Amino acid sequence: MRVCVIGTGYVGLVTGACLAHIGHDVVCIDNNEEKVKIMKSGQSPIFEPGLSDIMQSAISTGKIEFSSDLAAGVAHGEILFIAVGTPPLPTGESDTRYVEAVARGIGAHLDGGYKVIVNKSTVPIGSGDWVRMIVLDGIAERQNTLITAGGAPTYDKLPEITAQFDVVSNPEFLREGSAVYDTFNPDRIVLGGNSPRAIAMMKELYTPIVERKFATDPSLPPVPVLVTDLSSAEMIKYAANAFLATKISFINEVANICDRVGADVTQVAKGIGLDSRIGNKFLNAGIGWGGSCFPKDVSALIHTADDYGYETQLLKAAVSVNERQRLLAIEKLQQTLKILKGKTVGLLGLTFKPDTDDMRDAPALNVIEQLNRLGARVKAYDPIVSQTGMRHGLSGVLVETDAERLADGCDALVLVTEWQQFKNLDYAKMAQLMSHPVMIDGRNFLDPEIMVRAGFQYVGIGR
Ligand SMILES: NC(=O)c1ccc[n+]([C@@H]2O[C@H](COP(=O)([O-])OP(=O)(O)OC[C@H]3O[C@@H](n4cnc5c(N)ncnc54)[C@H](O)[C@@H]3O)[C@@H](O)[C@H]2O)c1
Ligand SMILES: O=c1ccn([C@@H]2O[C@H](COP(=O)(O)OP(=O)(O)O[C@H]3O[C@H](CO)[C@@H](O)[C@H](O)[C@H]3O)[C@@H](O)[C@H]2O)c(=O)[nH]1
Repeated sequence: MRVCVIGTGYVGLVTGACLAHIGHDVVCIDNNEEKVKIMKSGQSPIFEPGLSDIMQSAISTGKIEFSSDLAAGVAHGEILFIAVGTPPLPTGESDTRYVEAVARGIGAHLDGGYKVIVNKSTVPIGSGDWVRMIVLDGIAERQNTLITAGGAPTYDKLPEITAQFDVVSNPEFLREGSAVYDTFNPDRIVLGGNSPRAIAMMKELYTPIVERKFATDPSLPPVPVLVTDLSSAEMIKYAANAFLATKISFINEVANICDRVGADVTQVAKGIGLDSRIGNKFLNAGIGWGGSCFPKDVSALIHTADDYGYETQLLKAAVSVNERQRLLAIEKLQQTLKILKGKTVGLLGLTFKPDTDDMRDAPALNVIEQLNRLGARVKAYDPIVSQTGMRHGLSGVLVETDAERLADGCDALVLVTEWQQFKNLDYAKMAQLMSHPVMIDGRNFLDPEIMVRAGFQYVGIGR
């Protein structure tokens, strides 16, 4: 099928490349010319495991193209994905201006055959109908331009723009760091809409994925496809993220109690996770959830409920537990080192989770800010950020090129991100290089016994 994906970030580029990989003809549109240039050269502008490989193979088979020409993209696609960002506004609401610009742009270029416009971006509940309205506005604006182009409006000669389209909500559940895997191995596909024609086209688009033709385990039963109305699909996305974030806040609260009573949260998580009603995933206690999705999506859902006069007590509590948790590393540093002024603290990891270069709303940012405020010097080593340099606009932190340079002269290390390579560092050597070999393991990632043997004073979260 002919697909156009508008917005080539973590979601759009992965979606476009994966759809091309399974045989569709994809045009990816982005208004960032620099990004388009990089993608045209076969490189991925983001770090996402496996993405460059499938991009390059799709480029070589001619299945994918990159452009900043929205008109050409709209003309090409039978299915048009909107995958631009919906970042948080200071109020907590979702900023939908990029979605609006794209919907208007689609309207301005829509002509001829039937198209399905897909909301892949995470958008506030009710956005499906709103996008439809903006697309119609775009069409009307175009008509107006055409009418007035020759001078005074000639309404009696209304040009015929035969635009037929439907809007579908197709929320995305991929995780950064495993986005390509998640796209080929989804737990479910959600399609919201009331047009049987549009839903049928979406089902056809996803058939190879539903039939697990590109899955790691093709013998699994087909991927469930849930068809709902627009608002329910939009709500599913928010509810899923809010549930997962609340689950992490729950285990973090349990960890804080474990710390006080002397229990080990890693064993507690194992013990409750074996109950199939609870499940063992998303029970890793640590220094809080971050990233480009959980914080903004939970805030947006709280805001939506507020708009309807409903106070979300549970979600607000999940956020407040998280805000406190994100400063727990500072509390533990103070308990261990007492005065932080004049001390040097090294951060192992900066990104909000491993296997990504994404720093949006990363807990490391809070830790850096607080340590600076308390007069400590902050250094960091991150396998990706240390390579990409200061592109992230980090301030108040010296980014080192390796873990041993990081350890050199530090009074404490804080493991912020559980990069796999941090399992096998030469911790004995690092301990020797430090002024005080203290390790605050913010992700309960390291083996306490090994760390003690390496010469560290080890402090975990709830263990
Ligand atoms: N990042 C994730 O893991 C994830 C997962 C599921 C859902 N989502 C949702 O998907 C959406 C996209 O998130 P993301 O992380 O991929 O965003 P992103 O910021 O990485 O990418 C957005 C892209 O859209 C482009 N863009 C902005 N305005 C444009 C326009 N008018 N025309 C063309 N391109 C334009 C930007 O240049 C950028 O490349 C958001 O709503 C997000 O909540 C994200
Ligand atoms: O047991 C856990 C699991 C995660 N986290 C933290 O939670 C945050 C989010 O992690 P994760 O969900 O793995 O990453 P994202 O890429 O943000 O993915 C989430 O957000 C996406 C955007 O909406 C959704 O598509 C995904 O389904 C959803 O998992 C990170 O800071 C993690 O460190 C924990 O603290 N403990």
